[in-house]
Amino acid sequence: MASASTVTFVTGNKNKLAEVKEILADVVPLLKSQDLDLPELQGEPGDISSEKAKLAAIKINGPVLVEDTSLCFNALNGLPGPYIKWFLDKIGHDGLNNLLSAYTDKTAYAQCVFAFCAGPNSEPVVFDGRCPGQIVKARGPTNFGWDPVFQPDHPTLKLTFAEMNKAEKNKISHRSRSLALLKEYFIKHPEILK
Ligand SMILES: O=c1nc[nH]c2c1ncn2[C@H]1C[C@H](O)[C@@H](COP(=O)(O)OP(=O)(O)OP(=O)(O)O)O1
Ligand SMILES: [Mg+2]
Repeated sequence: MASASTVTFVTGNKNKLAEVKEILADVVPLLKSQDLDLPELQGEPGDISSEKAKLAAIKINGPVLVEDTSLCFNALNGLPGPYIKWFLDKIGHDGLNNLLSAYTDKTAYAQCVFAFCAGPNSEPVVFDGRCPGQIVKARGPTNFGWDPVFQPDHPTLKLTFAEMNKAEKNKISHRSRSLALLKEYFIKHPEILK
């Protein structure tokens, strides 16, 4: 049986792990983690995350959380989407801006899909969190992915995720929105965290 201290978040990304620990602290204070870079299927974000969770549950042989993050440009009908990791790696922040140079629409959304899988024989449940914003020239620290080129919509702040402090980012981010849905699920299914 799963318990608060046996759910393992499987990710190869330290920055994700730090944010998830902070956002989930009130619900899963003892979140375990495992640094594994799992193979990722091509396709729609929900399916990628779900398949990743199945693989992780087999490797860990227990309850797991995984997530897959996309950055979706509206002018490009959602691309690069789940392929953002490779686009960022190959063309960098300037290249991401250049992809949109032929378009006036610079809007985009960040999408985070968490998947929870209770074990090797269970079907994963997915939680889709999104944060709208726009692609801008890089501003702020460069320690986490595409944070410098994404300026989320915000009632007062005109800052990129990289320029925000962690608490501000976590209040509105794709990741915190997905985790809010996961928390609701854990509250509806208290047996999972017993
Ligand atoms: O909040 C974020 N702010 C800025 N950049 C971000 C964020 N979240 C993920 N990222 C980057 C990491 C990777 O370049 C790509 C997602 O790819 P993705 O496969 O989900 O992440 P990953 O391979 O680094 O870790 P994992 O082992 O959990 O799959 O976007
Ligand atoms: Mg990955």
